[in-house]
Amino acid sequence: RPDGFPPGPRGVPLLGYIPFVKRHDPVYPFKAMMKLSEMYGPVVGFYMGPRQAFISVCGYEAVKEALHNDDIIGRPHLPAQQERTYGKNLGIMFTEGQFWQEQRRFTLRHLRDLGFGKTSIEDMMIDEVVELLDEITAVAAADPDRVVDYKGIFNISVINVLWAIVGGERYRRDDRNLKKLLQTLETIFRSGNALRSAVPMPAFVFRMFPFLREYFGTRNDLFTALIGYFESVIKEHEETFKENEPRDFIDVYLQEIRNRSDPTFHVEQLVSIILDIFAAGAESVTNSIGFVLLYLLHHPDVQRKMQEELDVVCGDSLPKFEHRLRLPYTEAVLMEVQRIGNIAPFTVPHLATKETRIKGFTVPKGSIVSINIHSVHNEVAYWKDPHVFRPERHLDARGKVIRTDHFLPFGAGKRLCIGESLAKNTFYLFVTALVKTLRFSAVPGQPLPTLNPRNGFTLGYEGFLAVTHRRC
Ligand code: HEM
Repeated sequence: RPDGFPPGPRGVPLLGYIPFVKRHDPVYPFKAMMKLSEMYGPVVGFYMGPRQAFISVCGYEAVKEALHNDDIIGRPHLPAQQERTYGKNLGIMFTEGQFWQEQRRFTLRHLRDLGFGKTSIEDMMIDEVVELLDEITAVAAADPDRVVDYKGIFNISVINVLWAIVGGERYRRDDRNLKKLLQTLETIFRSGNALRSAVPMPAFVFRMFPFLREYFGTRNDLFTALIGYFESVIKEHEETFKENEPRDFIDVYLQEIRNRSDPTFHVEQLVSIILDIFAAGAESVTNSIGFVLLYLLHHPDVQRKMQEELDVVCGDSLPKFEHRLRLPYTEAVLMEVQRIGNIAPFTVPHLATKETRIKGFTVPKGSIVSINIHSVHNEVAYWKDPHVFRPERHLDARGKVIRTDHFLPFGAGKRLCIGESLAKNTFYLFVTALVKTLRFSAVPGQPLPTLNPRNGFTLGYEGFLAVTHRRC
């Protein structure tokens, strides 16, 4: 341990402290890390194996400092991650340096031009919402007790919004190929573990002992199907490509490959960017919507208040972007679910590209830095009663929404989520339409469904049943 290294526990040779993390919380690594920070302070350091320093950062002050430190915006060079993308560091999420900066800037600029975070795609999003509402209504009508199973019901609609921009296509709700791919994605996300997957285990070890993939949460073998699918979509785009007439992000990127002699823009990188966007976008928004309905089942008073506000402000119309500023209570519910549901409890692991400091402690060059968003959303000093679901905490005395950097579901700083604006818009339009149009209640005689999240790289909601009535 170098001078000034953060305090922390000691582990065993080879694996360091990772096998013991479970002692602090058998299920959720983000809670285990918070327990360690109660013992050692906001910045905890230990080793994973003989050489790999691991720094866990908890609490608003330390998290904010880490997220805004430009010497900690690298990503660990994990052989298992490279295995996902042609054996190289490609895409956006797991790349760094100038390559990452240029690819991220290009992707963000063009996704925005194509509609990310723009109200111009509102009609397309509302079409998706209407189809979803129709499906839920039909399922409810087909059951004598109007019970609907909410497992896996939102993901095709959410992917359609994303895919309209990236791949220019809309999937049918019964598309079997897509359903299979989404199922694969779900398996990847749930089988993972944000901490163990950061252990720098050489790729050949996974090839020799495939069962270790499960333990270390790196089911990268499952990415093959997704990669194959994206390659075939890109091939179709190449065959129908028209110079200077881009239909979607794939065309924009293909055009850039043709225009440049620069070898950093190539088809494998395009596939990898799509993989990052698809993986990050599908699960996260779908689970956020699911958690809202779960919390509303547990808090019928909140559901009623939201419906009253939506009825007064939107009248007979489905909620639209123009209504948003006049829906502070609804906004507060969305924020409270994101705070307490916390679908991304950690950021993606960061890497220190130079020796640096957090809260005065030395962070050696090459350290993996694990930044705990859950700890910020649950800090008693700021939120007072973080375990209580209370949307009003996001409203001031005049009923206006409080904006605070203690609320950071998308991270902050240079690695801020690139899908933030699209995710917020999709989340808002879907949830408001669902709650305005339908009424959800618990199934009589059955216990309320669990609010405990399903573990994984992100947190997922447990599938649940709800009695569903159409309100309008
Ligand atoms: C509710 C939905 C979402 C949440 C809560 C969320 C949260 C996050 C968080 C916490 C990070 C890590 C930031 C860091 O490492 O410091 C991240 C990164 C990222 N997100 Fe999201 N995200 C959401 C939706 C999306 C969507 C819809 C997309 C699709 C474009 C997306 C694409 C990405 C990408 C590509 C990164 C990596 C950025 C980079 O490394 O430069 N996310 N997200």
